[in-house]
Amino acid sequence: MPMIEIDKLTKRYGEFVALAEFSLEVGKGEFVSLLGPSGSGKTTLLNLIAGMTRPSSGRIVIDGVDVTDLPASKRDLGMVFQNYALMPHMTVFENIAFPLRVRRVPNAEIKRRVGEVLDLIRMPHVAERRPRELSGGQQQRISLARCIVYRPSLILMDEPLGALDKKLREEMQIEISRLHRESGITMLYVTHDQEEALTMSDRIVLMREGRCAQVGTADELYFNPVSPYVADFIGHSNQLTCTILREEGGNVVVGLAGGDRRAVPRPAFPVPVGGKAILLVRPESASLAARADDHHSLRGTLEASLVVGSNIKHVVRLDSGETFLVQELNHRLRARPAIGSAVWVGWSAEASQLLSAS
Ligand SMILES: Nc1ncnc2c1ncn2[C@@H]1O[C@H](COP(=O)(O)OP(=O)(O)OP(=O)(O)O)[C@@H](O)[C@H]1O
Repeated sequence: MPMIEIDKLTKRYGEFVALAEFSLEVGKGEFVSLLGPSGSGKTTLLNLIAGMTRPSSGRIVIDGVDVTDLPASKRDLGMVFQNYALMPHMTVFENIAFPLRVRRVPNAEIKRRVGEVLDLIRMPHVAERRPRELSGGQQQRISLARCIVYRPSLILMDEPLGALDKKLREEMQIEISRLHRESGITMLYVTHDQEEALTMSDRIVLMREGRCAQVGTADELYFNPVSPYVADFIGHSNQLTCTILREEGGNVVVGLAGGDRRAVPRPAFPVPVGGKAILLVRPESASLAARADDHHSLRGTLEASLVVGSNIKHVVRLDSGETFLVQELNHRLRARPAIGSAVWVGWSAEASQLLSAS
């Protein structure tokens, strides 16, 4: 049985549809991220699951129980927000103990369980401190501990690391992943940071305007995006408009602006001859040459070569006017074409992919 079943959930604010017939299943113990740009409906979905807002239509089932009409307090789940929401006048111990006191857990057991979670977050020495005596990262660990302590079946997190600087964020990402693994609690995590979603999640739900653009593992979203939107959102991508010319074995041959022809693995969607599609090539799958050859046949002008340590990123303006990125390893001895010179880009058929233009 899944931990969360969301069935055709819709939320309207007047005429505006913040979430549109959204369906999703989350398995027990899974870590799922909701990723998407600002306004795509991530927080709306989280608040609906938490019971803080009511849906316009649709159904939410948590651990086999239809909670659509249950108030937030009757749903067995924990929430972690960006602003920690710790109680400033209480010690760390009392903050973590609070959900247990509300549930009338006996004192001796409270002491034991708070001690356990302080060990779990590796902060056994801060029990008597007040939240203001802790750093942002430490406070966020305490709010996580306060959730874990009453062992909810599900924890919802809304940009919990949004207020922390980059280094601390990365440490906390590892920390949250560890807590997820060790506690086995199902976690649903809202972020607009793709790196965060890609590194932490079992699966990612990429949202767009209140709908699901794609759901899958980090690899599925990166290597098999279903649309130009997904390809563009996850990592860098070159997207060239092309025309379907013919089928050839397992490939289709497409024509690019400027007359170049390329073979691409046949996609799952229909590709009528003469129709338009988008050819996707990731920058690290492409290479650059100073002369045309069998492999490098698409011509352009080198606009910039940006060295980032072990990597080099070439920005090429194709003769068609489109920009094309090539990312290669930065070899110590290899001569680089001069900026402003003519260059040719290429890639192997298997490294490219067709996306539906519509
Ligand atoms: N109470 C409300 N009344 C009217 N519109 C709302 C309300 N709450 C949210 N919205 C709208 O619904 C849309 C989705 O908002 P939501 O907060 O879910 O997006 P989000 O993906 O979480 O964005 P962010 O990353 O900025 O938090 C937005 O366009 C927002 O303006």
